[in-house]
Amino acid sequence: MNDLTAAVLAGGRSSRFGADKALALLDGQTLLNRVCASLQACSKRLLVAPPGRYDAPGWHPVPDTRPGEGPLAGLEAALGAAPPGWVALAGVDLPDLTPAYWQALLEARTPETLSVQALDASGRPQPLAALYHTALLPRVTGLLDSGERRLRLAASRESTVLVSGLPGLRNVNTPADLQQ
Ligand SMILES: Nc1nc2c(ncn2[C@@H]2O[C@H](COP(=O)(O)OP(=O)(O)OP(=O)(O)O)[C@@H](O)[C@H]2O)c(=O)[nH]1
Ligand SMILES: [Mg+2]
Repeated sequence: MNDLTAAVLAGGRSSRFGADKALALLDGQTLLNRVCASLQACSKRLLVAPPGRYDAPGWHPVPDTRPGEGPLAGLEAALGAAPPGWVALAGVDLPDLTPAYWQALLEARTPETLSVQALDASGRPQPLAALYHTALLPRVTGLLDSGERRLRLAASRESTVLVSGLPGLRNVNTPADLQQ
């Protein structure tokens, strides 16, 4: 994962969780630490979050370009702060991700690819645990400027490779999601 930039998004409101879910514990580790651990081998590591909210040694703090505007805006900040190339984008609320998960996405790239996403158990792409190329930045900025906020539109279908059968996509939105 040498040529990969990691970007963890942790600027959400956790309104369904009821407390800051980045700091919630699972098996004695915060959700933030768990997702960061899955990407620790990346050469550059970015934490997109409100300045000063978290202490994450080894992770470079990146402020949101459009604070509070959601994950697509978080991706814009990440792509803008990354060197040209591939970015692994991860929500802080995906505590079961592993280095093997990211390796499988990296291996699925083709020369035309601008995004690699895994299909979850219900067959839907998971855009918050996915690879994006920095060449997508103008498209993402254009979408945001036009009022679009859906992260799944960040890359076109034609430029996206989908990978099925990967474990690790539990998404923690409520306290009950932690008990599964
Ligand atoms: N940097 C950044 N991250 C965000 C932003 N909005 C959401 N996120 C992150 O995106 C991921 C998915 O967020 P959600 O679970 O959909 O939203 P949330 O706001 O954290 O939680 P809810 O209030 O319950 O919807 C989480 O890791 C959030 O921290 C944002 O505006 N900026
Ligand atoms: Mg979520």
